[in-house]
Amino acid sequence: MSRVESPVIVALDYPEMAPALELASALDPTACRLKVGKELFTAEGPGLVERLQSMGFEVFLDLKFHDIPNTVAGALRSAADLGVWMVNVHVSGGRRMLEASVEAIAGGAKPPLLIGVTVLTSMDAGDFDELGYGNSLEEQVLRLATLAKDCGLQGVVCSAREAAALRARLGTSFALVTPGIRPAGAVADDQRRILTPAQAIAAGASYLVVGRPITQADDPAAALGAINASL
Ligand SMILES: O=c1ccn([C@@H]2O[C@H](COP(=O)(O)O)[C@@H](O)[C@H]2O)c(=O)[nH]1
Repeated sequence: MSRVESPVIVALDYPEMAPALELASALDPTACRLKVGKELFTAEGPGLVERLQSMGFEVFLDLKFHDIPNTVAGALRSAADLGVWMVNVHVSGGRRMLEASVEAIAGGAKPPLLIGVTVLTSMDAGDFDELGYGNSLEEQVLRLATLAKDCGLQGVVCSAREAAALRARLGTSFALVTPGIRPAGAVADDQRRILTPAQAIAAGASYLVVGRPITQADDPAAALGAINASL
């Protein structure tokens, strides 16, 4: 049973270890989880993840694996060996890749939650239409999330704007991990499908991924506290 009392996952999007550790030191591991993504992991590697875990944080390793089944399965075994709390793959890698992913980490002593990325929250309808799938962005999110669940993944990354529809279709035990979270009045940056923390939870989100509104705040711990208090 986790002792984390908040759905917030703070995205540590930094180019190196020092500012990431400085931020982590200012945060309480019962008040949030931490996300390590491509920028920080590429710079600092597994040692940084182990440092954060030794500080008491549950870590979401957000590397969004997308490759052939054998390659993704191997990457996930390596991630699971690190003891991370959550990992992810792109659902668009397809059924065989997803099933290989589930199989790769099943049976471990403490397997991470396996989550599938649907459509990035930085994309709007125009961006999506340009890709030529022939359906709407919302239909694609639902289609990918349904495939992810069917293949045995425990949840998806989606925008909170799709959360209500996914919750209704996929049930209460399927995790909805939602980036694109912006407190009222905050700048959207490169995000296109955004909701506030309270709106996201009301829509059915399980976890809120929040980066710049916390990491670039004058007082990151206070920014996190304000988000938690708003839920
Ligand atoms: O669809 C997605 C998938 C992942 N992300 C990641 O979440 C954070 C969001 O950071 P903000 O600073 O709050 O925008 C970032 O690490 C992304 O890589 C996403 O935004 N959308």
